[in-house]
Amino acid sequence: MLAAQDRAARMKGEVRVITQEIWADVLGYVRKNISEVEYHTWFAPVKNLGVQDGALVIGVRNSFAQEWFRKHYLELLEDALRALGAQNPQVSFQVLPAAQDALLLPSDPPPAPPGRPPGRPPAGGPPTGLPTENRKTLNPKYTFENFVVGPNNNLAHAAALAVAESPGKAYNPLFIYGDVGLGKTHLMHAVGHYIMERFPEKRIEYVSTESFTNELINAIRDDKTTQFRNRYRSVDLLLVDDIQFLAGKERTQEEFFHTFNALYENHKQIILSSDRPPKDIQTLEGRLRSRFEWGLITDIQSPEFETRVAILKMNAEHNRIDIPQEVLELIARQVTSNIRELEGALMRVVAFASLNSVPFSRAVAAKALSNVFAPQEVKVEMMDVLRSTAAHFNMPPDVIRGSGRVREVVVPRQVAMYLIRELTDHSLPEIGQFFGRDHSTVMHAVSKVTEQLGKDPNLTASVDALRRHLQDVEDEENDT
Ligand SMILES: Nc1ncnc2c1ncn2[C@@H]1O[C@H](COP(=O)(O)OP(=O)(O)OP(=O)(O)O)[C@@H](O)[C@H]1O
Repeated sequence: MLAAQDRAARMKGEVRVITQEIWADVLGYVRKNISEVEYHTWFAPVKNLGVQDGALVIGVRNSFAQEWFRKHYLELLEDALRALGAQNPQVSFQVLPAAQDALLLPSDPPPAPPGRPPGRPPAGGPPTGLPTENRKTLNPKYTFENFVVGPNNNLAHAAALAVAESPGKAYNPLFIYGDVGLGKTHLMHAVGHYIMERFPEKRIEYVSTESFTNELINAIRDDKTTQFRNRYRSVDLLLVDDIQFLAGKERTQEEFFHTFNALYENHKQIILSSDRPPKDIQTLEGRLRSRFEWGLITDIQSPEFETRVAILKMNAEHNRIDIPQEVLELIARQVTSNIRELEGALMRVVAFASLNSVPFSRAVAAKALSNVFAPQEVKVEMMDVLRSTAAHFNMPPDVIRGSGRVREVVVPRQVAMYLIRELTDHSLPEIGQFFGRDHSTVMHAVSKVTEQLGKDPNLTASVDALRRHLQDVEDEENDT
C-alpha cells in the first residue's frame, strides 16, 4: 500500500506521455461527433501535451482558441476520455508558444481516418522512385529489433531474416500467412528496414493488394499503365500485403503475374502476406498459386502467454512506461490472439491510469478493460501466495523457493505449493517451474499437505489463515 501511495505521490505534477494511439482514439471520438469542416478548423492544429495531474493537456494556437475550446469542446473531450475509461475526466487547454506551434505541429501525424487500423502505415503511399521515399512507406516501429520472437513466429522470423540477409537468394518469394494482427506486416517491413540500412540505394516498395488494385484501375483509366508497370517492375524488394484479396480479380491477377515474373527473373526479392496459405485462396489462377509456392511458405500462429507478456513489456519500455509485471500478465491473459488488440489493451490501461491519476495495479487494469472485454476477476497469483506464505512463516520468499531442505523451509514450501494449486489455475508443471522443481515434487507437496490437514493443528491453522488472507486480498482487489 505504501508503495502505491508513493507512486501516486510521484505522479503528481509529473507530465505523463499520452501515446499517439490514445490521442488518435480521442481525436477519432471527436471526429465522429462533429462535422468534418469543424474538425479540420479546430482540431487539426491542436497538439497533445500529455497528462498532468490527471488532466489531459491540449495545446492550442492562441488565447482565442483556448476560450473557444473551453466553451465548445470541453464536454466533448471529456466524453471522449470517459469512453476511454476515465472516471473523472479532466481537460485543460494551454496556449502553445508561437515557435513550438510552428515547429511541432507539422511533425504530428494526422489522426488516422476512421476505418484504418491504428499503427498501420497508409497502404500504397506515394509513388516511390527515390530510395529516400522508402522511409515513407515503411512503419519505423516495424523493425526486427522490435519484434519479439516466440515459438509461434520463430520460423517466419528466421525466414524473414534469411531473406533480409540475402535478398533474392534465400527464399523467393517468401510467403507469410496467419490470422489478423499477428505480425505479418511487421515482419515484412522489418526486412525492408534491414535492406534499406545495408543497401540504401535499393528500391523498396510496400503495397497492400487493395492499393495495388486501385492504382491499376486508376492507371488504366488515366492511360498510365506503362508508368504503373515501370514502377512495380523496377524495384529491388516488393512487399505485398493481404495477397488473398487478389481472389476473383482477374485483371489484377494478370498484372501481378507479369510483375512477379519480371522481378523473379531479375532475382529481385518478393515477400507476400496473406491470411491463408496459397492453396486456400479461392479463385486464384493456378499459375499464380504455383509461383507463390516456389519459395518458402511460413505461418505465424497466435502467441503464447509468455510471448504476449514479452510483447507488452517491450511496448511499455518503448513508451517509457513503468508498469508492473503482474499488470502486464493480467492484460496478457485478457487478450489471447490478436497482437494489435493486445497493444490496444495496454494503451487502454495506460490511459485509464493516467487520466484517473492512479498507479498501475491489477485492479486498475481489470477495470480499464472491463468495458471492452468480459469483466475479469482479479485472481491471486503464484507470487501473491509465495509472498503471503513467506510473511506468515517469517522468512524471505527466496528462501522458500531456494534449495533448502530443512523442515522449517520444506513445510512453508509445501504449503505454498498446496495453496497455489488450490487458489490458481496453474498446472503442476507450471507450479514446479515457479519453484525450480519438477511437477512430481509439487504433486508430493499437495498430497502431503492434504494428508496432514486436520491431523496437524499448526499446519491446519497456517493453511486456514493463509487461505482467508489470500481470499480477502482477492475480494479487496475486485472491489477497488
Ligand atoms: N512478435 C511481435 N513482436 C512485437 N510486436 C508485434 C509482434 N507481432 C505483432 N506485433 C505488433 O502487432 C501489431 C499488428 O501487427 P501487424 O500489423 O504486422 O499484423 P498483421 O498480421 O499484418 O495483421 P493484418 O492481418 O491485419 O494485416 C503491430 O503493431 C505489430 O508491431
